[in-house]
Amino acid sequence: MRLSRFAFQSHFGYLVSAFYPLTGYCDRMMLKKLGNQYGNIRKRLSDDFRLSIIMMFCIPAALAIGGFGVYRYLQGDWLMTMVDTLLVVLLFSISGFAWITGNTVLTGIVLVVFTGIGVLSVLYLAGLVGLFWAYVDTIATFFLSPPAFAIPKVLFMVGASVALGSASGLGPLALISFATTVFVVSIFAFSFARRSRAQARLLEEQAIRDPLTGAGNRRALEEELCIAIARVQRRESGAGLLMLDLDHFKEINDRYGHANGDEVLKRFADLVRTHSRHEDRLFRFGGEEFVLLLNNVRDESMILAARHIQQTIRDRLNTHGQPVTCSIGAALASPHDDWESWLHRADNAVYQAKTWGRDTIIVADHLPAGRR
Ligand SMILES: Nc1nc2c(ncn2[C@@H]2O[C@H](COP(=O)(O)OP(=O)(O)OP(=O)(O)O)[C@@H](O)[C@H]2O)c(=O)[nH]1
Repeated sequence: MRLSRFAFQSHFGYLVSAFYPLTGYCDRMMLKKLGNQYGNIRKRLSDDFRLSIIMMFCIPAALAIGGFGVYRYLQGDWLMTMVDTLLVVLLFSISGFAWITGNTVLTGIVLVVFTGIGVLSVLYLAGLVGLFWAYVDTIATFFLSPPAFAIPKVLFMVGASVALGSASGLGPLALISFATTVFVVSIFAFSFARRSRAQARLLEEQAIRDPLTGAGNRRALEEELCIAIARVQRRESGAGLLMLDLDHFKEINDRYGHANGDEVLKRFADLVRTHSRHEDRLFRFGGEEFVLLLNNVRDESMILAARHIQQTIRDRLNTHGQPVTCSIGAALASPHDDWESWLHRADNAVYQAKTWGRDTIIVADHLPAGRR
């Protein structure tokens, strides 16, 4: 049967319109997936200062050197084409290694060793154009490696570049100018890198700490709970939670003032930290509620830890001579838990401790609320 053009067009139209909602759905799904991936990449780069510097260095440098490689290839300069290609492959491999392993300190050092070798190779093979890359190498060295490594490396590079430059016929004045300008760039890069690193560390710290008590904040709590529950589910180790809630804290605020209340919170956090094990982690859940995450514990050791903390607070925390106490809800993680149900069980237990008259420890059932 011969299909007329009109009939074909309308059949095709039906076909497209029949599949259109599906293609629209796929597009939306794909866009959502791509959006999530982009969000994850951005988050990782903004969380990890050194990784972002490695990526910001490697990818533009690989593209720039790749451009030179194409130019050398068109010129028929095989040796320099090979050097450029090797550098591009190295830069992509190193950035991939940093991304996958997260070991940015080692990657940074390896990277600046290779950029140094690259600069000296270009200087040796292509002559004085290599000197321009020495500035890029100097800045990268201070940003990507620790000062104890960066300072001797830059000194070595200046010495080697001056020797190669003089062998290529550069006069003493030009060599002294080169060494001086690298020195000025080094001081700038060193102080700027140090400042940026300190600020990045401070921001990372602020993002996960409660400023008043120094305990981890809720974001840090969620992350640590996810890690702990994953270990419990793999049956690698047990983990327990103590939800600690100061008793009648509002009265302390009302009677002695908010600043005094703040002091009590700080002192409480210090006491819990100093009377728990090194591997335990304290978080401020909100207001006068804290969470102590106990790694590698069983039922008995979790209860012992809870008793020890409760006794310590009872004996050593007071305000204006008046003792301060806390109620504790304890929950041992079960392989059936997720972090939310585990936290929820500890929260329910502390609520029961309050209704039982406070200054009490209640241990939650082992099963998550939905499975009882
Ligand atoms: N000083 C100070 N007070 C805070 C802070 N965050 C929350 N609070 C106060 O903590 C008090 C908590 O009060 P409630 O939830 O009634 O708890 P409570 O008085 O301890 O009573 P129970 O928990 O039932 O024993 C409120 O008055 C909050 O204003 C803080 O950072 N500093």
